[in-house]
Amino acid sequence: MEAPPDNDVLWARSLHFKHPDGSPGIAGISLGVRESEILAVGGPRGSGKTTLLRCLSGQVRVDGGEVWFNSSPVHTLGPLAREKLRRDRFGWIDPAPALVPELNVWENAALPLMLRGTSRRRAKVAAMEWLERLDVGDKSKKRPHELLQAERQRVAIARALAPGPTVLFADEPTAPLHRADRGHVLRTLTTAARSHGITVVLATHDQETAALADRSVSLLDGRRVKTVHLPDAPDTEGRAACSLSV
Ligand SMILES: Nc1ncnc2c1ncn2[C@@H]1O[C@H](COP(=O)(O)OP(=O)(O)OP(=O)(O)O)[C@@H](O)[C@H]1O
Repeated sequence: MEAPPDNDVLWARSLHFKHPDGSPGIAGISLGVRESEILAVGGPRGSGKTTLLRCLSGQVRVDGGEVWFNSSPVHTLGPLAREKLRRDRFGWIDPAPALVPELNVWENAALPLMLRGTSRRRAKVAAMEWLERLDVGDKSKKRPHELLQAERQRVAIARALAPGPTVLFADEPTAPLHRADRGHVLRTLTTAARSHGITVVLATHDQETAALADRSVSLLDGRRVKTVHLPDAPDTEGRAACSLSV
């Protein structure tokens, strides 16, 4: 096995994954993510962005290839070791906020910290700090059903940031937000990641969102592609783009 480069916190080589029903997932993707980098994973719907994030974060075991988190071979870890890695080092944001309905807002945001063994009092302080940054601090005692969907998503983002993950996987994190909210939440997320040295892998099909990242990779049909923008031609309208497999 080849060791990952020293400056990559996350490194994948020739990843292959098929869904349990046999549907193609990803085929032969290699990439490296540097420490504290924000990497956007772009591509149209169904191109494999979520599947790639699930493979990189150890949510599923790849069928072929290697995934390394620092010196840990994620691709060979058993389910319990992968679960511990996800709990202690990774954060995850889904496109739709999945909160625990029986817990209030601050308890939801503090939950990953408490699962790591942090005291309830300290977990609450950390959770409240992030809830306030995301403008939902005043909702801390409410239950999820009393919030708007956009507010619930802010709580889910606070929950992912509060434990200070080494790598944050964000799958279309602003999907449920209105355009006006999107910029603020994304800037809070990227500013927080930069100031805390959190590496972010951000799946998005939105060019404006990808523009906030340090670097982008694009997927098409489960493979990495290079998107080449063609200059406007006098007899065509707007810009054209084509993709090349890399
Ligand atoms: N659990 C599953 N079982 C079978 N096929 C799946 C499953 N999840 C995803 N797929 C298929 O795998 C391919 C990649 O899906 P994936 O969700 O990774 O793409 P995506 O780029 O994240 O799309 P979107 O932008 O819509 O979230 C698609 O063809 C999808 O239909």
